[in-house]
Amino acid sequence: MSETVTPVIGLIGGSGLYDLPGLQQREWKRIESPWGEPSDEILHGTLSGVPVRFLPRHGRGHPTPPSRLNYRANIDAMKRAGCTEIISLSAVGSLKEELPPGHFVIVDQFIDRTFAREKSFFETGCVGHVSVAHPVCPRLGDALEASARKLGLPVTRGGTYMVMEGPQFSTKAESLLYRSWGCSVIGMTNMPEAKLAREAELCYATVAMVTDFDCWHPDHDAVTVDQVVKVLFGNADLARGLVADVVPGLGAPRGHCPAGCDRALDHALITAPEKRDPALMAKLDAVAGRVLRAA
Ligand SMILES: CSC[C@H]1O[C@H](OP(=O)(O)O)[C@H](O)[C@@H]1O
Ligand SMILES: Nc1ncnc2[nH]cnc12
Repeated sequence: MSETVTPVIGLIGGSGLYDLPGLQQREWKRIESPWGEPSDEILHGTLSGVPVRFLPRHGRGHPTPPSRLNYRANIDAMKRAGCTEIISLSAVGSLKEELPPGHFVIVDQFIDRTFAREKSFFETGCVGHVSVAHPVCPRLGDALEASARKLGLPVTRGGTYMVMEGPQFSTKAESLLYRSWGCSVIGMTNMPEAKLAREAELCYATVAMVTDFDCWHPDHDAVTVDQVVKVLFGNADLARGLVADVVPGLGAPRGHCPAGCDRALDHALITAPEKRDPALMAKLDAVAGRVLRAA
């Protein structure tokens, strides 16, 4: 029998995006997660009647750097807050001449070069392997592209987001290497976030907002936070406009995700039921309860 999903739109705001003032019926709520502390409380509200949940990725006031974010707690808390999909709004550096500061890229791939983060909800006691061959939900990508084009934003559909550990920006040799790999943009946060969203069966997409040309560019010797922040605040206002346009269409009741994001765990778990760790099973209730309860 096909189920009807009533969407709750999750938004993760990156650098420069710490609030969504346009939200109605606003309430910041602390969501407890067995995976630890999320970056902040989650702002609950509605946009054109559609339920929205907003999490500032680095916390309000930006206290937490990319390597110290508790990505598992953030995704788990968003799922506990009811989210069915997540749109990440992220500041990035550009690795291509044709993607200048101010440009929006609806990326469709990632290269994960992070190494100091917890990357999976599955551990000893419940082993799971999901596919992230296509880490971005094409349905969300379509909706974001349509809104961006309607609003006249400079936008490119598709591209690879290189995820580095940071917090330092790249060396010039690294920047040139990532360009030689064909990457479009570079940032520090969207992995493992996208992988964890897939494990949690949440549709995920990213609006990567270019703030700088990274250090490969002949006119752009080094990246600085000042420079990034200057572009970022302009981008953030445009991103809020994009959100206001895209949310009403995404809020309509729908069937299952045609790409299967919300069924990612159907064939992912390999640990025999009698070998599963009850404590880990309990932690996985929000993320994987759908399949664990069925087992
Ligand atoms: C302030 S520039 C570097 C910082 O901005 C990006 O974060 P986010 O994706 O949360 O907007 C980048 O990945 C770095 O963490
Ligand atoms: N050049 C850059 N490298 C990594 N993360 C970024 N975020 C914004 N600009 C960036």
